[in-house]
Amino acid sequence: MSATELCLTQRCFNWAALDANEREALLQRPTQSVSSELKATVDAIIAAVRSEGDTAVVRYTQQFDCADLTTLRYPSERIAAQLAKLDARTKAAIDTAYGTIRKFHAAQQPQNIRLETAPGIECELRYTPMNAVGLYIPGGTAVLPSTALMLGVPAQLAGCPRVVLVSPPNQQGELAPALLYAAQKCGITEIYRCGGAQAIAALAYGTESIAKVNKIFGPGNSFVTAAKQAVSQDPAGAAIDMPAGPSELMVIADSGANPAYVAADLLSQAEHGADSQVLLLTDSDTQLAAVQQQLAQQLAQLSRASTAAQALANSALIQVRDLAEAVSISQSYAPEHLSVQTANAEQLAEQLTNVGSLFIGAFTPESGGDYATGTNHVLPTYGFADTVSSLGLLDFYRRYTSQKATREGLAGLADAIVALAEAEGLDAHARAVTVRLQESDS
Ligand SMILES: NC(=O)c1ccc[n+]([C@@H]2O[C@H](COP(=O)([O-])OP(=O)(O)OC[C@H]3O[C@@H](n4cnc5c(N)ncnc54)[C@H](O)[C@@H]3O)[C@@H](O)[C@H]2O)c1
Ligand SMILES: N[C@H](CO)Cc1c[nH]c[nH+]1
Ligand SMILES: [Zn+2]
Repeated sequence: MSATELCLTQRCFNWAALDANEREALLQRPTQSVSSELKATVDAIIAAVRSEGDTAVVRYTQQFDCADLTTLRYPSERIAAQLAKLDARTKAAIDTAYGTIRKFHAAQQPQNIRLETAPGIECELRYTPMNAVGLYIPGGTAVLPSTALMLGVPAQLAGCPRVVLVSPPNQQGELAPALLYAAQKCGITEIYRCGGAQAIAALAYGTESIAKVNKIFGPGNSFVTAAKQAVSQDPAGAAIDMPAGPSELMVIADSGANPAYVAADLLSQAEHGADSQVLLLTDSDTQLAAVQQQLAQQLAQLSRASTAAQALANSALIQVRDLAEAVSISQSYAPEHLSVQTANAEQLAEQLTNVGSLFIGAFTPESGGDYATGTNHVLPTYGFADTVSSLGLLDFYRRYTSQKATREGLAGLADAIVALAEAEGLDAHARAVTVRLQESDS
């Protein structure tokens, strides 16, 4: 065992003993190292969907999801048959989550602004719902009905005229009853059975059966995220919400934190996928050792232990000098989720701004926000949390401006407009003002 790496199996490190390169390597997201290979795969899928349409989507659904489909659109009678299978407990849970998510997002309703900026000059800022939105609900390794609520509720509150849901089917070509119930609560009826980069390409460019959308929302694995980024860079493609890729959790814990809670939180995000990343920052060596022990103990009991174990290989337990150092590491890493389990959690949280979502104190597990606290679980990953916002109601709107001037209003601003136009050498801009004032003088 080296001085810097205390334990290879669970990757325990002492930050002070690492040099700058080692620190950078330690905090690198797992998918970043295969990005060119991934991009080539995704580009090929997008090109095939663009040229072959439904045929390519059906073929990839066969290849990746092992489902043989004759139609991509999920027929309403099969939706009804699946809904009939849903148990009362799951239904009640979805009802509860729908309520809290709706409450938190309804409070984000934007207000149009109209005001006079100068006498006779009226300016407006207006919000209009996105016209056609595509909601991607992951379904590769786990079906996520909660994501249907996270995307469907704001789309419903914004009043988007067309809301399309896509998700990879199971091998029988079906979608899960809970996912369909969540969609029904959000008023979504246009549902297609496809996932991965092929679903993103179909939404962005359209196929025979899936009409093109304007904006694509939702998380997914690295194939989905890379496809979203590719179509968003193409003017013929579609806008996207954000790069919401493999789950990440950072926990900052001091010596007083409960190691069983900390380990449970880390495993909750590790179990999402082999490419998830979870990190502990602690100023206490005894806490680090206790979390390490809890991880081994709890991991063995998980149904997705092998997935979580693979994610732990991309993860690390890091001993820091003090909590100030933990704050600085977290600010530069910009985690999707940040859990603060320290004596002064609320105070520390004030300094922790580069995050997708914060979980403050011992009784706020990250999984609470995944399902039912009301915040949105679609969050920026890969370190984008320092510039990209967490998903919210505003993402389902476009905003635009308008202005109206009276003759007097224009006359009042004429000198400023004409002088600026002249300063920029744009005569026609100046003339568009003077012609009006001259004409109405005569
Ligand atoms: N950031 C967030 O807000 C957020 C929220 C929820 C979930 N997530 C993440 O979403 C992800 C969901 O991933 P998932 O895999 O379970 O479901 P998914 O639906 O994102 O991906 C499944 C699809 O991936 C494609 N795929 C799989 N292997 C492929 C290959 N070798 N080549 C090409 N395409 C391939 C297939 O088309 C398959 O249908 C997880 O990583 C989870 O952590 C993130
Ligand atoms: N933790 C995920 C976001 O990274 C969201 C989720 C859905 N279901 C469970 N968890
Ligand atoms: Zn989760």
